[in-house]
Amino acid sequence: MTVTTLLPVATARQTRAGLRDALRGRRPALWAALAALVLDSALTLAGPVAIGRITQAVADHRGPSALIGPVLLLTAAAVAGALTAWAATVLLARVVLAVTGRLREDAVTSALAVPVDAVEAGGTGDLVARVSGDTERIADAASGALGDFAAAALTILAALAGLAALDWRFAVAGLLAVPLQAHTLRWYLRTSQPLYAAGRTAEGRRASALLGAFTALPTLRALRLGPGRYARVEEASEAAMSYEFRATRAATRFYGRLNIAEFTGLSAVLLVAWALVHSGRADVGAATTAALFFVGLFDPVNTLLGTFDTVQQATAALARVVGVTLGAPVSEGRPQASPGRPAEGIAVRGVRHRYGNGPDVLHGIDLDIRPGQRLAVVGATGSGKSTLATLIAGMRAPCAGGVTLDGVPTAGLARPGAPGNRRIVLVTQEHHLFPGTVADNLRLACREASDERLGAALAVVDAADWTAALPDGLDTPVGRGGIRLTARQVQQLALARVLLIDPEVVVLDEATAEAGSDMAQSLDRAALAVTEGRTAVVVAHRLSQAETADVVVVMENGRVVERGRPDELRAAGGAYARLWASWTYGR
Ligand SMILES: Nc1ncnc2c1ncn2[C@@H]1O[C@H](COP(=O)(O)OP(=O)(O)OP(=O)(O)O)[C@@H](O)[C@H]1O
Repeated sequence: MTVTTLLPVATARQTRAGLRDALRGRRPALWAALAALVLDSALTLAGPVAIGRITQAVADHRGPSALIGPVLLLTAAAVAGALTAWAATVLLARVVLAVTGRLREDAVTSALAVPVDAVEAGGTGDLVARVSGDTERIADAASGALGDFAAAALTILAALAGLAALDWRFAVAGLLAVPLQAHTLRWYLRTSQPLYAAGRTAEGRRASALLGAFTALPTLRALRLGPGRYARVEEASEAAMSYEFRATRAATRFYGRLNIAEFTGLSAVLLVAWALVHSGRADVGAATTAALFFVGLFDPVNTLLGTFDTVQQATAALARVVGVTLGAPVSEGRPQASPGRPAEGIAVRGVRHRYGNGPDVLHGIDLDIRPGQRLAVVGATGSGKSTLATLIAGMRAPCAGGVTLDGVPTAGLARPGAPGNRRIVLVTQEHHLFPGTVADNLRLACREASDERLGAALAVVDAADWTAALPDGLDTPVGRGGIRLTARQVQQLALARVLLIDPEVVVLDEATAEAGSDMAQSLDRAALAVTEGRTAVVVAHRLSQAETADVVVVMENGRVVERGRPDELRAAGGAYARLWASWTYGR
């Protein structure tokens, strides 16, 4: 079975740094929320104090007027508590929404910037699981557990201070529960932390297996490969479920042990209360207040320890989300330019490449493409043309050597947001039509382009007629849920997008049409028009595309074996001439 290498997971330090970054500019609101929580926790003490006083008044057989003070205290504490709780909730929600929003944005931006190789190695499902499921988990935990956790911790501190204020022996009795709780928590963290981390990874694998199966559905059906693939999905699902089951079992045992700790602490407080009242060191009212303080600890202690669960899951998720931003490093080393040569245009120097642990598929390529030059790459299937095209466009970083545009590594230029990001674009054989109208599909390249500019771009790529004939012209929905377009039409839209981006360099690796067909001629014309006035690298799947190039390079088994003008190469009788002869044979 092949082992899939997932994207990196951030270390604890990297995760903390990611969180600090997301909190930027939100600290004042966070402190204000904490202050409101402190006040709210202090006010929870008013209830037991008032009830203690009422109990004492009854024990002393005092009249109804003795109840006025405690009742007023209860009322004031209830009103003030409601106000502080409201303020804390609103302030925390503001911080949490802003921080989770920033984390999600960073994750999506980074996900789009993850180098192609890293996505291929990890599986798209893992990436999707991180930017959707994991960010969701963080947002849920932050909006619920974070406030509960802070409020519970402060309420516990307030209750312990209250117990100590009544009599230090009450506080000591209450603290007897702490070793049991600490032991329970330590056991739980040790057991559940690895379970959650492994569980999230198993979920990532399940998402990868599912997405892989859905993406390949037509092939699976055609080749009757469904049962095999189904077994893999089932295996991944069972692994994810088994982690969930083990985590639930650990949580149940955790709460059971906490109940034992509560029983121990309460018994000790009641025993101390009995002894103090019996010896005349405390009255019944103080004993009642102490017992209520301790009972009031049950919920916050359970919340505090229980939210560790959610906080842990969110921490595991946060480490995976921050991991996306770490990605695989993009090579930014200085180009190895040949001495004495200006690094103008594209320089490919000593480029070697392999996929994963496979053999080298490019064995040291050196090329210079001058500004405005049109270079065609030809060669048999598997000779390395597409690999070279993606390296030149910066979609992958080469394993050795470098590719630069005017001295800047193209792998750096390809990162979203990098300065000069739009200087170079790649049009591949994958035709993707985005859900939306024709105009939406074009404006992905240039949001503010006018209808006239869209029309002009479509005219250059030979697509003006059919787009004008659509029911709503450019506003016609196409693709899923709209009008189905042919492969040629989708390819024309892709080429029109290049015109709207208006890059200096265009790399074309598209092989949609059978040579000689109307479609091939139309696409060749469109591609030629798009490369007009730009530096162009064209992977020529049809030799007709190579004939219009300034320079042709012929590749064989990952090496450039010939280069020159197309007419010169035809006359030279070498590799290109042989390719040309077999291509034109019978044509
Ligand atoms: N993503 C990949 N993972 C592993 N190996 C790959 C990958 N892409 C290409 N290869 C291998 O690299 C070698 C060069 O492939 P490449 O696609 O660059 O050749 P090509 O000349 O463009 O072929 P074609 O004309 O069929 O597109 C081939 O042996 C191919 O099997």
